[in-house]
Amino acid sequence: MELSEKLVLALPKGRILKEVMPLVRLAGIEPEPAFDDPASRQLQFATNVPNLSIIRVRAFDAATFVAFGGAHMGVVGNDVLMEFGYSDLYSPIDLDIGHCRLSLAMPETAADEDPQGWSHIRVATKYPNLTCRYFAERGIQAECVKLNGAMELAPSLGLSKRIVDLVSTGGTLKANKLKEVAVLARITSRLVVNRPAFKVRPAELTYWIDRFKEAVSHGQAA
Ligand SMILES: Nc1ncnc2c1ncn2[C@@H]1O[C@H](COP(=O)(O)OP(=O)(O)OP(=O)(O)O)[C@@H](O)[C@H]1O
Ligand SMILES: O=P(O)(O)OC[C@H]1O[C@H](OP(=O)(O)OP(=O)(O)O)[C@H](O)[C@@H]1O
Repeated sequence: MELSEKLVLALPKGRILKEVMPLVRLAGIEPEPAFDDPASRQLQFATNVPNLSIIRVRAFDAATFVAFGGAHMGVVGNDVLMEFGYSDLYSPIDLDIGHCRLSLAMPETAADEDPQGWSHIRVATKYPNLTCRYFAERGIQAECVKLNGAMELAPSLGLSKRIVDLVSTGGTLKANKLKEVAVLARITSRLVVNRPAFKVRPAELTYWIDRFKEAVSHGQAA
């Protein structure tokens, strides 16, 4: 694998970005002004650290960039880590941000069904691997239909009675008359590092892991 000279940090551009930037700044990394300019179409940003740049990508792609060596470090929810199961990702730090849970939900009217009676079910989700694995471990054969968003529509439109999706306030489920019936996993975001890069550049990457560790404990103490 080819690794560029400059270290690349992959950040997810969605809802996590707001939560992660205070940690990035506490770690001593300040992106160039274009990073905060909503009109900018730039995707890679220089920082105050001469050999470190930031890329801003979709949440699932942050994991993929780091796993395949396109970026050396990144910030990824453990929902994404569990879904992909990339062996080349080392995830040394829980950043204590992006708190939510990955849950199974059903229409309020069907939520008292006994799971013992389920043998073959269909589930709509952004996490088909994780979901199929969860049900297989419980002896249930699940047909997992991949959606990229708005899973909550699937039950009312007859696509599938069950969904597996992220829940934090529960507001989205409630607004769509769905009820959480099981929690598959507790989710937070983690700092991830490309394993081969860590072998080749241990001192630099350990330095940044330590800076993020300090930033998290500073954030928790504040
Ligand atoms: N409701 C939530 N509360 C807290 N954290 C969440 C919530 N939803 C998602 N997350 C975390 O944020 C990450 C990114 O969220 P999400 O997949 O919804 O991205 P997005 O902003 O919609 O971008 P995309 O365009 O990739 O779909 C998730 O992987 C998860 O770890
Ligand atoms: O329990 P709540 O606080 O209502 O949060 C849950 C919602 O948040 C996430 O979606 P997001 O807002 O990221 O939009 P998306 O469907 O485009 O991913 C998730 O997919 C749920 O729809």
